[in-house]
Amino acid sequence: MTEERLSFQAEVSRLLDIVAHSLYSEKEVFLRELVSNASDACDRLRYAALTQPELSADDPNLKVRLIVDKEARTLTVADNGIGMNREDLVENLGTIARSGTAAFMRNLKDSAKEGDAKKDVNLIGQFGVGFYSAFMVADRVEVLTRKAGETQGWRWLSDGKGEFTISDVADLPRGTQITLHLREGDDEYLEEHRLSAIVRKYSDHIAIPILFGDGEEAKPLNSASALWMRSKNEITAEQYKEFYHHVGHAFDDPWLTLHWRAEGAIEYTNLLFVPSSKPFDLFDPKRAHRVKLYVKRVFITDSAEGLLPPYLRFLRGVVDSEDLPLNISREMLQHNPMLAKIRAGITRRVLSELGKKARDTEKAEEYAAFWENFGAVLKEGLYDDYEHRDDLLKLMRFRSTAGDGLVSLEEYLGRMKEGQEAIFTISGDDIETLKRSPQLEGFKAKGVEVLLLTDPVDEFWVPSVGSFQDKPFKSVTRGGADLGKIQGGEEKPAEEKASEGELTDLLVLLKLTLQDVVKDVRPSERLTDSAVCLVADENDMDMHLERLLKQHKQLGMDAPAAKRILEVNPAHPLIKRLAERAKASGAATSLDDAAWLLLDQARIVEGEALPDPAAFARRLASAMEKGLA
Ligand SMILES: Nc1ncnc2c1ncn2[C@@H]1O[C@H](COP(=O)(O)OP(=O)(O)OP(=O)(O)O)[C@@H](O)[C@H]1O
Repeated sequence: MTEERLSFQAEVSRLLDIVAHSLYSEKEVFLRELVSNASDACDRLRYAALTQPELSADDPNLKVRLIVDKEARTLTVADNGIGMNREDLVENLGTIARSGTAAFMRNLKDSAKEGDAKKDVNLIGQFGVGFYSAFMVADRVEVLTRKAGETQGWRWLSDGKGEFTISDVADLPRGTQITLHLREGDDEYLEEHRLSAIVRKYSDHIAIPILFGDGEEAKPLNSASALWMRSKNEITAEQYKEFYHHVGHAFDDPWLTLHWRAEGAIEYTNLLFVPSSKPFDLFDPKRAHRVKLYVKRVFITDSAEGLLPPYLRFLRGVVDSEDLPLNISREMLQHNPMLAKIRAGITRRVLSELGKKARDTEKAEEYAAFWENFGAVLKEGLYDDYEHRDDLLKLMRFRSTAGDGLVSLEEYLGRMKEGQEAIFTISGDDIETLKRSPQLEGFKAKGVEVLLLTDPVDEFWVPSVGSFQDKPFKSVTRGGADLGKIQGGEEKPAEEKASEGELTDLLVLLKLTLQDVVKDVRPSERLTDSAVCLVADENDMDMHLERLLKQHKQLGMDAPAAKRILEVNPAHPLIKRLAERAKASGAATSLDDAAWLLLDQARIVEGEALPDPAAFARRLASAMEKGLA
């Protein structure tokens, strides 16, 4: 027997450190993790055996066994599943298998420096520590394992302090046996009644038998039938929750549990969950879902492309089909017309259930929590899935200038002012900055509500959808404001504004000075307090979208920006004074600095970087100096 000593990946060492100092208040969850892995290993073997029956032929009854040795003070969790070879062992039990957890551990290291560690330690619960949770109750863990179809067995051993050893072992049965040498004070995990209670609490839904003991004497601890095949009234909320944790690798409560059976031309059973917190990889560019596909109780894959539309990728759970062929390869699945039918059925049902939640005004807060988590993902459906666009539009919620809560599009329409013909929007990176946008001033003065859009995806669905109930979406930072036609609010008395005639000279001068950088200079309808703002021309790209594309390198950083329109507020004292000055002879030179300062001001408020900050500072200093003179 040759023994090799290896080090854990740095993130694992750190994780083990946290685990050993008891991450969870309830240490018993270690058993849930090990049983869950054992059952996954059996699922994987069952799938592999569909095409290679010899893999499980010698020992076909898949099961998990809990074996205690009171004298040695050990607890063993054994399965006859797929097993691991040397490579698997190093990869799976030496590194962090799940990329989300690994990334989280790396972040954890950084923020620990900032003294934020405590909060993060609580957070890690969301990501799960899986196998490593064994070290909460054990000071030494031994894994004996042999992979199905291979003859060589392996022993993995570690005290969880930075290193592990791997050696080859002859004559191991197929599958994995994990033996925990229990820590002082953790003897309760040697007691049958205690283990039985933990299994019933967390693992009753596991579809294969979990047995206490060995051989003839072994006693079943769980019901060992697929939870999703049981009838709803036999399943408690607690059982649903535990199943969700198992199947979704999740640690939160499900926000919504949907369990139904589709009958008719095709038959399938679904047990799907909407999480109550955001999964780590929600915005991964692959947009992959994680719902597990079973065929007649046999696990096939958790990455069946086409089983769900990408905008429902936050769902967790299982779909079990009665009609798909058992020997279907994962690759063939994608093109199977049955899968498209299942997807259509699931989409319809999920959207209809979400619709019910959205309409339940008494539970608006509950829906708002869902919306905060997954709204941005659902919005992708507005341009991905034309067929369900109307249903999706009813699920939409927005922040708006009308208050702190969320509004639906229907509510917005109900609050439109007389003469208002569009649904006004403004987009940017965060709500607070948006609320202070000068472009909103005129709308606020007239009491016209504006939707505040902060999800990058908003830039794509809004133009694609175009309108809601015949009212077009219109950005307040673009084109004419149309405010003149809208009734309401308090108009500023006419004499306060400089007339167009009075402004003419100023506008001409500003245009002349800024002609290379702005498209036009014109009096504004939308400003009441600020002196100036920038807007996009009717057919140009929205200013926020342009910034966003540059940030995401979809548009070269040096790509020429579309020229904007500078709007000036005819009622602002500064503009009125400048208008007077513009009439004087030689004004062109004296107003040159003012023109650039006005433009830079508008850029700053817009959140844009100034192309020449030094020139701005010089002009500002000079203007202040003159003011003080
Ligand atoms: N009993 C087992 N049989 C075969 N492989 C196993 C077994 N236990 C663990 N593994 C392998 O080790 C990997 C890591 O397990 P671990 O529990 O740390 O993470 P996970 O199961 O992927 O995620 P989770 O955090 O949800 O448990 C598993 O993905 C699996 O490949």
